[in-house]
Amino acid sequence: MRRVLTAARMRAADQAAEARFGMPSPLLMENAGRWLADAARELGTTALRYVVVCGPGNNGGDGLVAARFLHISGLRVTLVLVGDRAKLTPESQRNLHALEPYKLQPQPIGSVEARAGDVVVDALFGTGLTRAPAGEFAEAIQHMLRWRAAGAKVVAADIPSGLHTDTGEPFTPCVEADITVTFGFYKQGQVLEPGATLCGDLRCVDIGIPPEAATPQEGRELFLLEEADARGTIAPRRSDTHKGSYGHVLVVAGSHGKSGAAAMSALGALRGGAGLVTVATRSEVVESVLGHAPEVMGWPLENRGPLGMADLEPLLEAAAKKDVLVIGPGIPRGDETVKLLGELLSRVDVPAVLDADALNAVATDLEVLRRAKGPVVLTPHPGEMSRLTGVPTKDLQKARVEVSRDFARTHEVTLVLKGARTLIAHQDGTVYVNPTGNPGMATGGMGDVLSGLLGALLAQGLKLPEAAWTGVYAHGLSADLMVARRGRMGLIATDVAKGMCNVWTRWNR
Ligand SMILES: NC(=O)C1=CN([C@@H]2O[C@H](COP(=O)(O)OP(=O)(O)OC[C@H]3O[C@@H](n4cnc5c(N)ncnc54)[C@H](O)[C@@H]3O)[C@@H](O)[C@H]2O)[C@@H](O)CC1
Ligand SMILES: [K+]
Repeated sequence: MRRVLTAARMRAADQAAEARFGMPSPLLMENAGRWLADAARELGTTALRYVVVCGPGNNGGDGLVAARFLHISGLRVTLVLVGDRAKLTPESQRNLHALEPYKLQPQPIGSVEARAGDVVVDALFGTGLTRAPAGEFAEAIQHMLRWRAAGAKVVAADIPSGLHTDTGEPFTPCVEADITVTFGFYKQGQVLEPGATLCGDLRCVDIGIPPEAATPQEGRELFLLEEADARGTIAPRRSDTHKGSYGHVLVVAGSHGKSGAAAMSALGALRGGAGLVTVATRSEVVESVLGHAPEVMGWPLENRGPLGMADLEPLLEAAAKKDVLVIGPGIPRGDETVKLLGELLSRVDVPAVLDADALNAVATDLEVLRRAKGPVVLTPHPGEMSRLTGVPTKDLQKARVEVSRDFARTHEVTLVLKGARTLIAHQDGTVYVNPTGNPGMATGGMGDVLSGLLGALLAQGLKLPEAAWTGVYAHGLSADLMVARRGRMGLIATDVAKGMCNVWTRWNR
């Protein structure tokens, strides 16, 4: 798990590195520039040209150091300096001066051309960018975009110039990088989309800032998940276990025309390793749900129409001796559904995963969440999240971290906000970013499988938020492994359920 910082916290960490750990800024810059040169070298071969584009701040200073290392190792370097030379930071001045013995003079960008095979080092702006680049800065970015379109490779110093360090939203224009070498810590804008895509291959390198230099911020931390985190929460199975050891999931899902949603959620639970899975659903669809997976047991709900208070007793009966409830995929929703959910959750003390129409029901009365006896996980996609919060989807997508964190804290739940770079926000304010998954998953049923999978992990005794981020990571990894063999376009949700076996094999579980 890697800590992810905002620009302000990164600045504070830089300062602490000097003040508390004796690592002055020029030394950090020297290390940064050296890593940058290494990454640039990796992209090119000795026959080619390296164009290093430096801006007015310390990001430009990193570029100047990289230019020196590239030149010293015998490579052809063209240096570009954008902005007023007199306004360079003292560290950058020093590094510009250090290039004089090599006669490495800055060239006007208009006289430079980078082609296929060349490598461009983008050191125009880093974490200090505060507004849209304009004038000569915008022009320099346009040049870099053109060079990349012509086949040159781009290595960004710290962050692609033009990308907002905190939001992950690009200003216009913004550099698109093949590799981004970031210094000390990951930054928020690099791990959220569209920033993550603009960064290309993102690498965080150690420039001598110790982890302790970033002071913890209780209730506001952001972490990037890594595979070892997810793998580590699931213990290998002991040989003296039986189906009772792995929990019983009750899936409340499905309706006429949507029996598949219940089946996919149940499949997610089965492939997620649950010992037993029961689906409670309207009588008329029980058999068709079971037809998809003979391993599943059915619990017919005899009433008709939308789920309402008349279903309370049958559901309480169904929930007895179950370890977790998964509620929502394809349920028939009506006016009373929210009341039913409120009653059910207030009387059952096991964890509950709420998805799909259970979320739309709860959105009409969020007090239901506070009444829940057991821990609750919500798994909205942005449209459902918009209904839960009243925040328009477009605005929500620009503040995913903040909106999910606020919701999880306020309603004391674990919130999984789906979409590229799914977020898992826990009620203590910690947010986790999931790096797995791919656009092949943009197809119906993926969420149903996820809800079942989360249920299975909770049934096996994982706690929150671990169960949530483990499930989200594994779900995306299953899709990534499938897509590596079969491509994106044809991926369907049941593939991801089946593909869970590839994840468990990979993790030796
Ligand atoms: N101790 C440190 O602070 C270290 C900083 N490092 C590098 O320094 C970077 C941060 O340096 P800075 O804070 O100097 O910031 P930047 O180098 O990102 O650039 C900001 C500079 O550009 C100006 N600026 C901001 N937006 C602009 C716009 N739209 N148009 C024109 N000018 C604009 C600012 O006024 C400032 O002078 C990091 O990203 C990293 O690359 C590394 O050298 C490691 C050590
Ligand atoms: K940059």
